[in-house]
Amino acid sequence: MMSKMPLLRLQQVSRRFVMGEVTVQALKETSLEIYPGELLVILGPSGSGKSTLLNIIGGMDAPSTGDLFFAGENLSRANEARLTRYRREQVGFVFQFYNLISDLTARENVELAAHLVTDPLPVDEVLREVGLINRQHHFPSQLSGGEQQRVAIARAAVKKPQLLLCDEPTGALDQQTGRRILDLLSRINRRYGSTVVIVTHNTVIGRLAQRTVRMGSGSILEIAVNPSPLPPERIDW
Ligand SMILES: Nc1ncnc2c1ncn2[C@@H]1O[C@H](COP(=O)(O)OP(=O)(O)OP(=O)(O)O)[C@@H](O)[C@H]1O
Repeated sequence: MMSKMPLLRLQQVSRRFVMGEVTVQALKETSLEIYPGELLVILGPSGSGKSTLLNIIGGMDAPSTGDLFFAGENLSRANEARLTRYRREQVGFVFQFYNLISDLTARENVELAAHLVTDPLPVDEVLREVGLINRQHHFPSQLSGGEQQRVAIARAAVKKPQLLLCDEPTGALDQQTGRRILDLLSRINRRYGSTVVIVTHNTVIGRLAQRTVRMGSGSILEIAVNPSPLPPERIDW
C-alpha cells in the first residue's frame, strides 16, 4: 500500500485561529500522506486538532501555512471555485449529528447529493447498500439515530467520492448501532474503493484501521500500521 502514490499529502500544514489577543495553534506543522483505498483512523483527545485536520483535508478550511496536495494538485493554492468543486465531487462528509435536511425524505437527501456530481451511483443501489430501501420515504425525524447516520453515509457515498471523511460518526450512537455504522463504512471502503478517514476519540475504533494516526496538542504523535485490522463486529467499546 505504501508504495502507491498518495491520494492526499499534507506538507508542513499548520492552522492558527486568532481571536482578538489570543491565538490558538490548533494544528502545528503537520505532514501526512493518505493512500488511495485505505481506511485511516485519526485518534486523539478533545482539542488535539483532529477536526481541524479533517476540515483542512476536506477543503472546508484552509491551512495557515503549508501545502495540501490532492492527486498531485496543490489545493492550498487553489481558488474558491476549485475548492468548491473539490468538496462537491471528490469528498463526502459524515458528521456526528448527521446534518440531514429535515424537510426532505431519506431518499431526497440522497438524491440532492447525487445531483451535485456528473456520475453518481444509482440512488436505489446506495439506499439498498445502507439497508434503508424500505424507509426511503421517511423524514429524518421519523428515523432512529442509526438510521439517520446511514442516510448521511448514503448521501456521502452516492457521489462516489474518492475521499470519505467521517468526524465522530458513531459519537451519538450506542455500541451496537455504532458497530453497524463502522461496518457500513468499511463495506463502502471495500466495495467502492473510497479512501475512508475516520476521526474519533475512541481508541478502540483504531483496531478497524489499516493505519492509525495519534494526535495530541495539535501534532501527530504517532502513525501506526495495523498488520491485522479487525472486522467491525469484533470491536467492543
Ligand atoms: N474556529 C475556531 N476558532 C477558534 N479556535 C478553534 C476553532 N476551531 C478549533 N479551535 C481550537 O483548536 C483546537 C483544536 O480543535 P479541534 O476541534 O481540531 O480538536 P478535536 O481534536 O477535533 O477536538 P474534539 O474531539 O473535542 O472535537 C482547540 O483548542 C479548539 O478550541
